[in-house]
Amino acid sequence: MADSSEFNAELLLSHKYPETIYTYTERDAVIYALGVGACGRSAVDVDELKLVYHENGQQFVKVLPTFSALFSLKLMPTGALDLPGLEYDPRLLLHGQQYIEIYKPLPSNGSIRNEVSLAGFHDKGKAAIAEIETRSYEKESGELLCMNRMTAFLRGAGGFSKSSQPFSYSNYPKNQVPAVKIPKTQPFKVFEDSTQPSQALLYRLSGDYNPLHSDPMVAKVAGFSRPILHGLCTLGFAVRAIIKCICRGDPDMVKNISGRFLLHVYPGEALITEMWLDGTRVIYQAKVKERNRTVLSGFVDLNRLASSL
Ligand SMILES: CCC/C=C/C(=O)SCCNC(=O)CCNC(=O)[C@H](O)C(C)(C)COP(=O)([O-])OP(=O)([O-])OC[C@H]1O[C@@H](n2cnc3c(N)ncnc32)[C@H](O)[C@@H]1OP(=O)([O-])[O-]
Repeated sequence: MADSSEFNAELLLSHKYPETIYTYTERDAVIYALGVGACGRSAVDVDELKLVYHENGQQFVKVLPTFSALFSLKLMPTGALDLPGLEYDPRLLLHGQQYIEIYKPLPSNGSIRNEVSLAGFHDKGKAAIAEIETRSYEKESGELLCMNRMTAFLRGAGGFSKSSQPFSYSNYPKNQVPAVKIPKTQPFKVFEDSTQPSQALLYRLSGDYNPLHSDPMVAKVAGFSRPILHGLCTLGFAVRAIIKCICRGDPDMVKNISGRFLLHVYPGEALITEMWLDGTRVIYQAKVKERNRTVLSGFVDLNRLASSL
């Protein structure tokens, strides 16, 4: 547990993150899609082939909305987050949540300018929670493309509050990301998918080289029997399942995505995504089949429903 003398709120809240530029090509979008399992069950799946191949050329490939979470990767080149004013062990950092708003379908290639800020910071006793918000603009047009808010769960870094009220700072409305309640009814759709033993080794080629996902020794220090899957890879699998089952394969129907990582996933485990429809909101949870444990839950808001549903 952190000591209150190790925490400097003023330093942390006044910290300015540098703007970053993320440039990608169709090849990056395709490697990402393969990394989250596109065409993993069938190489001729028409819903998913468009994410990795197009008969008229690669510039027509469709890009998954979760690809946007990569735009801020330069912030954490080795998995550590710059949080001046707080002492923490980056080896104990876990991805807690991801919230994404998509304002415009992602182009198949682009140069993206990212504005990054601290959107929240909380003392949870055994852990600290940092929320980093990235607003991403197309460099050429200046148009706002999407917003990602990433929550990092910093194990062992909480308990620093100087008063009896735990320190909590947030600059966005609480009701923007409501907690999901999983319905007690049967799911509207269920989709089962296998991750490969090499899944994290493939996914890391999209730019997240944190050794927690590839190095057995680093994984042990972090408390796992072997390297674990990137949280964003699990989220990519679940959102792809929703796009397949509910959006009839059209990734442009997705407006907002919210996911909370509840438990780690080991590469090679099977993921079962259960989905419920509530208007244009899809409530979902993903379970690891082998351990029958829920590993992720959240919601996806759609622009509209597919006419054939
Ligand atoms: C970041 C980029 C680097 C990427 C790394 C990866 O991909 S790592 C791989 C991907 N990631 C993973 O594999 C991580 C998988 N997840 C886990 O292992 C666990 O859920 C945990 C260790 C994050 C928290 O478990 P626990 O038993 O220690 O927690 P608890 O139930 O006792 O609650 C304590 C407080 O924290 C709150 N809170 C709880 N959970 C979350 C959350 N997810 N998110 C946010 N907040 C959360 C909860 O509401 C409560 O606050 P309240 O209500 O008192 O104000």
